[in-house]
Amino acid sequence: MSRVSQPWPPVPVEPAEAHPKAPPAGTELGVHFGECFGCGDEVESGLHLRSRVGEGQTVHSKFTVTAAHQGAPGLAHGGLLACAFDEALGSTVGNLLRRPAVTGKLETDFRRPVPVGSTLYIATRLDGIAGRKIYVSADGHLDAEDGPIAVSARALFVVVGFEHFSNHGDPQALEKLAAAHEKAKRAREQREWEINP
Ligand SMILES: CCCCCCCCCC(=O)SCCNC(=O)CCNC(=O)[C@H](O)C(C)(C)COP(=O)(O)OP(=O)(O)OC[C@H]1O[C@@H](n2cnc3c(N)ncnc32)[C@H](O)[C@@H]1OP(=O)(O)O
Repeated sequence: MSRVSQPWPPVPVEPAEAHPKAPPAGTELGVHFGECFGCGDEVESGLHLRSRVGEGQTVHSKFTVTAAHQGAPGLAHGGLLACAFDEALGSTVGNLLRRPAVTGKLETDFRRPVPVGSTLYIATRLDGIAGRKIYVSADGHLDAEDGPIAVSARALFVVVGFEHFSNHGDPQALEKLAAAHEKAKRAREQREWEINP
């Protein structure tokens, strides 16, 4: 069976320039929300995906498949792999563009099985912007940054206002998130002060 790819991005786009305050290449990106299934450290069976900013408009993420992520015996569930890409792509959009955006469409190509115990290295790039629409894609390499591609994904993220989260989300969880961000900001300012008072 041949894989027929539609043109990508599907509409004319402007280049996606990183926000002036985007973290520079080499930055390890933290957990954006402790209860996030994709990256949160409070979710025992979650993916615990970790990400680092790369050169250009790229982010490099990785996660290790555990028994909690199985579909067929000994193999990762495709839906969980899609979740890992949603997280990696969303983290790239959020951190590099610093605009609130949600996944509108997520397309995955599963090329090879991903066994329990293997680590998926996900390389994500920003492909372009058209108004509120942000196009982003990624390849997931098996067991090494240059390993064989097991899964690829392409997504459309749509920029939303912060009211998207306050209107539809859990206000208590949002308060917890805001408090965690404030604590992280104070710790960062303290570190900067210690380096350069
Ligand atoms: C640092 C942060 C790290 C964060 C990492 C977390 C990553 C996880 C990210 C997620 O999983 S987010 C959760 C999953 N997504 C959602 O729950 C979104 C649910 N959908 C919506 O809320 C709305 O449908 C949406 C905000 C996406 C769009 O609704 P709107 O009413 O605001 O906009 P509209 O429907 O007019 O769409 C805006 C444009 O996008 C286009 N569009 C939207 N959905 C589309 C779609 N599915 N396919 C193609 N195009 C689509 C739409 O055609 C239109 O194009 P034009 O501007 O050219 O007219």
